[in-house]
Amino acid sequence: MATMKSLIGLINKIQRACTVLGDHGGEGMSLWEALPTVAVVGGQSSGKSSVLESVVGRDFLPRGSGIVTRRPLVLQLHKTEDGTTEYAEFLHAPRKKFTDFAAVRKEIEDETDRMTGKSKAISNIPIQLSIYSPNVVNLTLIDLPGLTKVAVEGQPESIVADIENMVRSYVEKPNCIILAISPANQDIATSDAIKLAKEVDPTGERTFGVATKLDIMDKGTDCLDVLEGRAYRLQHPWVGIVNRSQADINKRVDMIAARRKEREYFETSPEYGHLASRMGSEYLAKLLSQHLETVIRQKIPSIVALINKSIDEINAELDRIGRPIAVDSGSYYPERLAKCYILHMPGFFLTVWRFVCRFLDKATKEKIVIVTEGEEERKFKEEIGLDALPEEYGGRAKLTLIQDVLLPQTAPQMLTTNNDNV
Ligand SMILES: Nc1nc2c(ncn2[C@@H]2O[C@H](COP(=O)(O)OP(=O)(O)OP(=O)(O)O)[C@@H](O)[C@H]2O)c(=O)[nH]1
Repeated sequence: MATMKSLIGLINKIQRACTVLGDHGGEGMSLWEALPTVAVVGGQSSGKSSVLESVVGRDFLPRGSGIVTRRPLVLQLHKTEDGTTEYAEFLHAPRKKFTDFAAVRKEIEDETDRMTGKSKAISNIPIQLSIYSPNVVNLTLIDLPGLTKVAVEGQPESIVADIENMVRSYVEKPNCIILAISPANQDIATSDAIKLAKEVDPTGERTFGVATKLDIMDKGTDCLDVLEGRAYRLQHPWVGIVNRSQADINKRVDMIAARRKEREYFETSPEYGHLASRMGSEYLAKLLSQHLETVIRQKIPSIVALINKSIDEINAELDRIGRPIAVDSGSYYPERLAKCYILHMPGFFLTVWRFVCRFLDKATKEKIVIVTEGEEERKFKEEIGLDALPEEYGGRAKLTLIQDVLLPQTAPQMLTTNNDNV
């Protein structure tokens, strides 16, 4: 389990590095596209935000009428030890910890507007949000704008096609797991999510069907044909969900109460009681996390091959144009306390390090790392915290403290060099 946890953590790190480097898919073969992801797809008001919030167990997504999600939101969930405080962190504001989830919502709105202006336009540049909590499973989900049929006031006519194209650009990638949200109180045959999923994944091997709003289906009807896989057969089982209704949201029913209500709904339901253990948002979160781990494990060799290819290309380019001189150690006065470590890296970790690291030198198995005390040191340790990689990928990275050192005030917060160069 610890191994699996670190695999999802590893992919999260590479994904963050891609965003920083401006790789979010598009032309050509990119690393971003090689990473397995779960994209949440559905028509407007199908219950996408509700499902995501339920999986996280927190209210944090912008709500409102019209198209609210206007940039992809890459949501990385990290499970922490029981009893630790929940917090959120955005990649665009890395040093700020949000413990107030209303402020997270506000930041998503502001960051969306920063890219799109106050217009209701959309942008395909993702916002990256990490949530650290004891109440989540390790999982990465991408929330996409809701598929819509008509433009609203202030939006260009092209918005309908623009959204579909953006969503399609995610779900058509063979590495994308599609979480297709369909409201059960409408005919699932006409569900936008299922229509699109069938187009890009006709065999259904990448699609997880989710039926929301089971509680407000017309009297005398039920969703058993879908949930038992007779109506729309996918390779993975359908999951039924009961989210908070608008009235619940208005009454500020919290997530814990909503999850409990959902569990009770299935356990006591005459129609769905026999499926209770395979229904609900908590089950969905676990199912997705397990599936994502399995897919990541299968994809690791091809991801490593792609990283190596990119590094070779970048190194060839650097050899052509010349490498920057990183530090002129003679010109500074020593002022900050730093730690000097030897980092020993196994093969697989080495490859990832070379990609994520800010210094694209020729990495060897051992590096000297000097890192300033405090936040930078914490981040660095977190970055190399892949201490449970499977043996076949080289096992643990080891870090040995050599001594305390003083670093010049103006020097970078972290310096690395290959051990054999020292
Ligand atoms: N009763 C009930 N209401 C639900 C359920 N799921 C969602 N709703 C309600 O349906 C409305 C739309 O839900 P959202 O989660 O905002 O849907 P969305 O797909 O994110 O909507 P957009 O972002 O506008 O596209 C809200 O008022 C929810 O309270 C459900 O399972 N049962």
